[in-house]
Amino acid sequence: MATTLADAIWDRHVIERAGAHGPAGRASADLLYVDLHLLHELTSPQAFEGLRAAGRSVRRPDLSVATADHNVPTDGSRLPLADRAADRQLRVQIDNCREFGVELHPLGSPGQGVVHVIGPELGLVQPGMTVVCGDSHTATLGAFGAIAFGIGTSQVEHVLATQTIRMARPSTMAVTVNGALRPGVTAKDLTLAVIARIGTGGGTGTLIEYRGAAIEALPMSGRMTVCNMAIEAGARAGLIAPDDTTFAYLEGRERSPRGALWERALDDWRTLRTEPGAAFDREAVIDASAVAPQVSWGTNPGQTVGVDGAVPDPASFADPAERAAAERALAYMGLAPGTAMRDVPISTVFIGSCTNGRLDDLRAAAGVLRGRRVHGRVRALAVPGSSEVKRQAEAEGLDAVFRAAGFEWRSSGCSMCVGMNGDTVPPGTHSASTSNRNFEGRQGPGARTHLVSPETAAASAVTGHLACAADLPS
Ligand SMILES: CC(C)[C@H](C(=O)O)[C@@H](O)C(=O)O
Ligand code: SF4
Repeated sequence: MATTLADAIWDRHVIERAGAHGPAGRASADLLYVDLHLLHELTSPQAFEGLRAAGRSVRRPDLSVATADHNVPTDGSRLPLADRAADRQLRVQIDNCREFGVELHPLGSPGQGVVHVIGPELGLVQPGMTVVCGDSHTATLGAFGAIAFGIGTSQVEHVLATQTIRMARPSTMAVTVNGALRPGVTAKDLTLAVIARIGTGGGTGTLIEYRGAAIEALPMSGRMTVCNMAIEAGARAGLIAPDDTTFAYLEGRERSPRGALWERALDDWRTLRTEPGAAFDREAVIDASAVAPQVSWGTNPGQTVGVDGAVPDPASFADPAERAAAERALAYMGLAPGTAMRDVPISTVFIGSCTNGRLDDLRAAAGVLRGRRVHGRVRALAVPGSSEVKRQAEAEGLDAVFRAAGFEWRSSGCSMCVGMNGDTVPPGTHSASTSNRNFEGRQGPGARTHLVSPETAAASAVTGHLACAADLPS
C-alpha cells in the first residue's frame, strides 16, 4: 500500500508497536526512537529534577541541545537579572545542563536564540528525523521533512532518560496549496489563511503534510513559518517533503553531514516523499492566488480576514460555538462588527518570534521600512529569532534600517510573542505582531494582538493602524 511521508518516517522509528507484548505488558502506543531532543529553560527544570530524584543520567546527551529563550530579556541584560524568577530559571538551566552534560546556548552566548530558530540554523534538524522539544511550536521543524512535535515536561524527562517516546500514531492530513502566491503575499498570510479556512480544530490529532506548487516555491524560512502554525490548526505537527531547497539550506551547516556522509544522506533524503496514491485521513485544497495579506481580528488564529476585510458580525456565524467565540473575542478586543481592519489603530509592533524572526523576515520588513518612519504613537520592536540572525542582519545593515525608521533593535528571544520577559503590549491597546498566538493576555494583560506578516507589521508601524505594504505611498 502506498505510504504517506509522515507514516514512512514514523515507521522508521518504531521500536515497539502499540498492542505488542513488551517487558511492561501490552503497549498502549508505539514506542518511538527520538533523533533529536531540543530543550528550553521553561519546560525542562522538573524533568531534570525527576532524573536527579531517580538517580538517572541523560541517555544521549549528544542528541540533546538546550537554549535560553522564553525568559531572556531582549535589552542586552546579562545575569544577574532584575527579574528574580527569570534569573533563577536561567541559572537552574545552566546548572542542569552542566550536571547532565547537555550542550547549552545560554543568554549572552553566540548560539543563543529561540529554540526553533537555532535547531535549523546549526543544521541539527534533518530530513527523516524525529525531533521533540517541550514546546508546541516544535512543529516549525517539520519544514525539513522531519516529524517534529511538542511534548509535555513528563515526556521531556522520559526522552532525557531513554531517548524514546511512547506515542499513538497520529492520523494524517494533506493541505495542498495549488497555484502561486500573489506579489506581496507571504508564507505567514498563507498559513493564517489556511487556519481561517480549516479552523483551529481543522487539523486536530493529525500530522499535516503541506504540499503543492505554492509550498514547493517557498524558501526554507517560509516553510518554517507555515509548519510553525500547524499547531494553531490543532495538528500534532506539520511537515513538508524535503527537496533541493531543503538540501541547499542544509549543505555546509555546522552539524550537517559532510563528504561521503552528505552524499549518502542525500540519497536517502531524496526518497522521503508521499508515494503516489497514498491516502490521507483528511484533506484540504487551497488556491494560493486567492490569498490576500491577512490580519487576525479575534483571540484565536483562525479569527482572521484579509486586510481589505472588516471585523465580522458574530451573528453571521451559523455555528453557535463560533458565534459565542466571536462575541467574546470582540468584547476582549474592543472591536465593533463592521469596523474596517485598516481602521484599527495600533500602539505596538512586534517583528520576531519562531514564526517570523528569521533573516528573510527581517529583510522583508526592512524592505518596507527603508526611507520611512514609524508613526508617532507606535512603539516598534525588531527582535531577531537568534543571536546568529542578529549578527547576519547587522552584517548587512538591517539594524541601521530598523533604527533609522524608529524601531528598537533588540537581542534575540521570545520577547513580545509571549510577554513573560519584560516585553509587553500596554493593556487595552492593539499590536501588529508577527507571532503565532493572539490569545487573551498573550502579549501581556489586556493586550490586543493582531497576527500579521513582517511586511504588514512594518507597514502598520508606519501608518499607525493596520495596513499592508501596498497601502504605503511609494
Ligand atoms: C512555553 C511553551 C510551553 C509554549 C509552547 O508550548 O508553545 C510557548 O512556547 C508558546 O508559544 O506558547
Ligand atoms: S517565540 Fe513564541 S511561539 Fe515561539 S517558542 Fe517562543 S513563546 Fe513559543
